[in-house]
Amino acid sequence: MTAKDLEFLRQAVEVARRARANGNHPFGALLVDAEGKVLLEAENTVQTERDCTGHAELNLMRLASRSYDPGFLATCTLYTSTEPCAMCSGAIYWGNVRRVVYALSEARLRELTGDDPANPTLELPCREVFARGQRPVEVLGPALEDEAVRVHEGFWRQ
Ligand SMILES: Nc1nc2[nH]cnc2c(=O)[nH]1
Repeated sequence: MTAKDLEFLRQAVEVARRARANGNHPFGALLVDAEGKVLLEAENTVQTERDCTGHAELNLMRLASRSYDPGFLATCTLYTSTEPCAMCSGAIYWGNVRRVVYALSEARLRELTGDDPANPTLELPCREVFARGQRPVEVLGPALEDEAVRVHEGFWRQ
């Protein structure tokens, strides 16, 4: 993982902070091209849109596939404040993004959310989802977990 990767991860955590401030679950994601230009940002919108699919990464992939060709998306990296769930890993796979960098692991998220009905966290690492696909997706993470965990502090009902 490069210094640039860490910088973009911190930016994804800032987007998660914004999602929380906007009344949503604290998750954020970015799409960055091969030159290191941030192309898109997306917050989680589950609460305000009343949309169970409004995860940050799925919102990002919806925007990404409307804006760019699959061939171009294959050269981009998706940065996310938390490891993508199985649903979002599916969207990343179908959208043809080939590199994913995440901060907080899903396992650590599950410890934080406990049995909060607002987020019945799946226990299915994104690497396991991608491993079933026909094209490779490189995954880096967890990283900066102690920073990424802060955006969840006091949010989930334990
Ligand atoms: N990574 C991630 N995990 C979630 N779990 C619930 N919502 C989200 C989200 O938006 N992103």
